[in-house]
Amino acid sequence: MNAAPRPVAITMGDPAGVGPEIIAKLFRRRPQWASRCVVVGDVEVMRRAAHVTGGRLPLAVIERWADAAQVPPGSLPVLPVAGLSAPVAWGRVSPMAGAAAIAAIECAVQAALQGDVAAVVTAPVHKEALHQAGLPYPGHTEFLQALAARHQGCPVAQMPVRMMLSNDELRTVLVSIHVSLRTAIEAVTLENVLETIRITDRHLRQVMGMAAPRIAVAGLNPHAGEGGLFGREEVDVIAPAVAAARAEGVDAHGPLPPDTVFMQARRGAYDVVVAQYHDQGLIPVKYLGLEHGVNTTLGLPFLRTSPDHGTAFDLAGTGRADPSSLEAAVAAALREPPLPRRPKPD
Ligand SMILES: NC(=O)C1=CN([C@@H]2O[C@H](COP(=O)(O)OP(=O)(O)OC[C@H]3O[C@@H](n4cnc5c(N)ncnc54)[C@H](O)[C@@H]3O)[C@@H](O)[C@H]2O)C=CC1
Ligand SMILES: NCC(=O)COP(=O)(O)O
Repeated sequence: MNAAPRPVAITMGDPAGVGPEIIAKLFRRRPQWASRCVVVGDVEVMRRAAHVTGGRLPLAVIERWADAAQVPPGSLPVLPVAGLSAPVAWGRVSPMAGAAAIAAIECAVQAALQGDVAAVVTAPVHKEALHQAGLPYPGHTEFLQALAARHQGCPVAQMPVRMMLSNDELRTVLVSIHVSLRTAIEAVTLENVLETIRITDRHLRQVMGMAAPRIAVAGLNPHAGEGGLFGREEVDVIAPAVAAARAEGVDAHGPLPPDTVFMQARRGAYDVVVAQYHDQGLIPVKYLGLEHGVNTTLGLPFLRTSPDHGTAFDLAGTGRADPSSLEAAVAAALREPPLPRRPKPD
């Protein structure tokens, strides 16, 4: 008899944000995913989320990952972790909420590293809450990198990771992530840009099955520096990184003007854009619709995806948050074909 496939772990996110309720809405929309995915988190948080999203959604509390396959369709499967000692207010930064979110992430990542789950999907966390709870990492990406490096017994520098944001029109991978713009500019080094191109190429080939991904590399400065008139990073750093990548057989192009490279990629000229800093890459993808984007961490020893949005404290507890980005993230983790677009809600 064939063993059931390993489930995908979905962390509940910050209990004060929209994470738990978009998870509840996801399982209403996708009742059959109840035996393929398991929510890791606080049972009462998930019960509250089921309640605010309306209608019947019974919780199926399981103790072992292997029990996931027996969860009936139409329920909300939860593997409990140490959670909240009291309910938290919706939409407020709280160290207790941050600590509960951290516990869920740690549990899911350990399961992935031990091979108990096939992938991890993370619901949004509030970065100030993580900080108030004492986490020394700004977001999931850096935290997951640290957990994975510790598991493999290597320094984090030997496990470089990058953030990719994608939808059905664009993909972008960032040279730096959660740092100030000043620090991000300093991070535009030959080593970092080249490593980003390499990680991107490897992911698109090995995970996404592309034979020869076409990688556009954005410049840092207006018009990619205009031949050095508006800054020298393109001449001194980015062009040599692209040349080094090409010498390794990577189909890298650039540096290209950042204001038009995304338009070119969207028209099909490139498979992915390497962006020099967080907002350069994330604005074009999010602008195409928050509900379609998926955040993927490249370079980890397991697959991790996430919706592209945050905790949306302004919507938390209303039941109005859209679960579509989470749905796309879970579909990617289940390695299902990309989802067709849904009509925009009124
Ligand atoms: N993967 C993660 O854990 C992420 C966490 N964050 C964190 O979330 C916190 C809040 O970040 P913000 O910049 O306010 O961005 P946000 O994405 O939480 O909210 C931005 C805007 O988008 C709307 N929005 C977000 N998700 C939505 C949904 N599912 N349906 C409908 N509307 C939605 C919000 O109502 C708000 O108007 C921050 O601490 C940030 O660092 C941000 C992005 C990703
Ligand atoms: N802007 C993306 C974001 O903040 C998500 O970060 P992470 O928690 O996935 O590292």
